[in-house]
Amino acid sequence: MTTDARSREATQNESTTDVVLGIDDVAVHYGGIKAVDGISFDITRGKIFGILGPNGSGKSTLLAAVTRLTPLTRGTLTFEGEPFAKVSAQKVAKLGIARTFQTVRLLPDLTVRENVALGADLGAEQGGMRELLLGRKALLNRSRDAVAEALERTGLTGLEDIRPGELSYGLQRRVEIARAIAMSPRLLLLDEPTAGMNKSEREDVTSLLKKLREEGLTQLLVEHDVQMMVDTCDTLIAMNFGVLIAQGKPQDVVREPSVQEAYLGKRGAQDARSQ
Ligand SMILES: Nc1ncnc2c1ncn2[C@@H]1O[C@H](COP(=O)(O)OP(=O)(O)OP(=O)(O)O)[C@@H](O)[C@H]1O
Repeated sequence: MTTDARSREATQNESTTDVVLGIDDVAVHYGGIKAVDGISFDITRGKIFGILGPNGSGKSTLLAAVTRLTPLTRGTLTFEGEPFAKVSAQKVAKLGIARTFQTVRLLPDLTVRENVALGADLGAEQGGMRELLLGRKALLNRSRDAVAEALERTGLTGLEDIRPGELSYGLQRRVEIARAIAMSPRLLLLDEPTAGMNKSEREDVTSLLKKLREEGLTQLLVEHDVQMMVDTCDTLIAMNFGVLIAQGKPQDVVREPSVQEAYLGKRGAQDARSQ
């Protein structure tokens, strides 16, 4: 059976369950570059779904397709059963999809509370930036409850009045997760949330994502850290050159020879074998 057929069989077995995000034969080509070329999978409610792959394998392009920043060359996207490939990037948040980025994108002159409030406001309606320019007070009044809840869920209570520059890198990334959560999403996309972190910060993020899963939040996680993916994800896919090369339980996927060859290299292969 081909990898694609296996992945379809795996996702069909989940078809009677609650699928939050459905991706079917999605391709994104940039001229002759097939950044993503025929990816299909479903993400079930309340699970953490991971995408692993070497640099340039198409992970970020796939996230950009889901957040509608990149047009599809072909394929379909469904959110809770509704097609959304034609929805604009500005309206994706309204659907219930939030994301964090590879690099910290906090506004340095705003406090933690105000940064998180931007997410709460975007979740309530579009135009958060405009509101911000019109006046911080109105912004804060509208989104106070969502902000307090997001800060509490991410363990940031007590740091509300601090500016991002005074926080450790790990806490700054946590604020970004809080900002996304303040949008009350039903799907959270996390693009390399542990990039640049030390071991204990990475473990903190793993614990946070698991806690959010316990609270029912469905997550799509893109990461390079193999151990973190094994520790965190319910299902893992591996990509290479824009195509899916393996899908299944994380510990099985990282042991697949094609994945070891494409991504893990000699050292990673030894690590995976020793698990
Ligand atoms: N806007 C673009 N125009 C042309 N080619 C692009 C564009 N964006 C990405 N690519 C190419 O598409 C391929 C996939 O890139 P992508 O950034 O999605 O990979 P990735 O797996 O996210 O990599 P990384 O782990 O380094 O972030 C690469 O060959 C990249 O050079």
